Amino acid sequence: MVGPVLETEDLCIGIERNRQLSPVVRGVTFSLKQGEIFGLAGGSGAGKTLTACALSGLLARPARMSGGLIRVSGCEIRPESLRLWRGRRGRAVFMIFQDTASALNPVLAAGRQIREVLIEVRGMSRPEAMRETIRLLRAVGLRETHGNAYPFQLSGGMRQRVQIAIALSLSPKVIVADEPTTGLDPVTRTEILTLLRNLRDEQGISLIFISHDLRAVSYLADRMGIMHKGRLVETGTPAEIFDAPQHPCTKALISHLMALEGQNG
Ligand SMILES: Nc1ncnc2c1ncn2[C@@H]1O[C@H](COP(=O)(O)OP(=O)(O)OP(=O)(O)O)[C@@H](O)[C@H]1O
Repeated sequence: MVGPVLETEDLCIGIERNRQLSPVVRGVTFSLKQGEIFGLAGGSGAGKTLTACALSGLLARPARMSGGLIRVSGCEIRPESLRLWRGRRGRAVFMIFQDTASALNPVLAAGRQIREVLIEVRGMSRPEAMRETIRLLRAVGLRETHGNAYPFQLSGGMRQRVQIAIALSLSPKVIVADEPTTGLDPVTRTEILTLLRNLRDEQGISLIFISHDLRAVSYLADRMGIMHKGRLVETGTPAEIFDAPQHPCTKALISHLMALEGQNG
């Protein structure tokens, strides 16, 4: 049997304040299979983004991994071996952010940002990279001409598609998408979620999808986890979580969602 593409065991993250480490993520254990979408939901401050950053090797001071391990791409990352991980991170786990404005380079055309990754990281020749850039733009639902546009000339949804194309250009083992649809209008949000699902169905990408939007997570994920106060308090399929929530926090999130959806008709 093929093992998980990524797993964490007892992952702990702390925030350093006045030389003291306060725990903020505690004992998070989960695994992701090849071609699976795992959703991570939970309220504000639950520790979702810090977990995502740890998986992508992007934790920065004052936050640091303080315990447990992450296994990905044949690497076992522990707090004492983080340095090793930094050199390999983008190729193994790529993180997509909500804020495309800071994730994309504002002074480079979208296509060029994809092409440079292909040339510099994948070692492609220029003509090869140009062909692959066009293929990737189309794969994320953009046209070749969108490649000539600068980020500010594109809508939020289009910029998110460019970020996804850059992620695909690296062929990472896992893509971690942290609130990729927050701030987008409902139609664009659904389009981006559908794009991610199609990419999984067609290309077998493995995805960790993070959102406080329980409905979006349940729409996209094969399995999901609920984070609360730094702990992963419950995991299951969306149907299991919705039909028989166990943890009081999960129950509260679901009733809040139902109340909201009731109000909106
Ligand atoms: N750079 C930082 N400095 C100090 N505290 C931080 C820092 N980053 C995160 N924290 C704290 O760690 C906890 C977890 O934060 P995290 O951003 O992971 O939560 P989250 O679940 O992603 O929340 P949200 O949905 O609001 O983004 C919070 O209490 C937050 O205040």
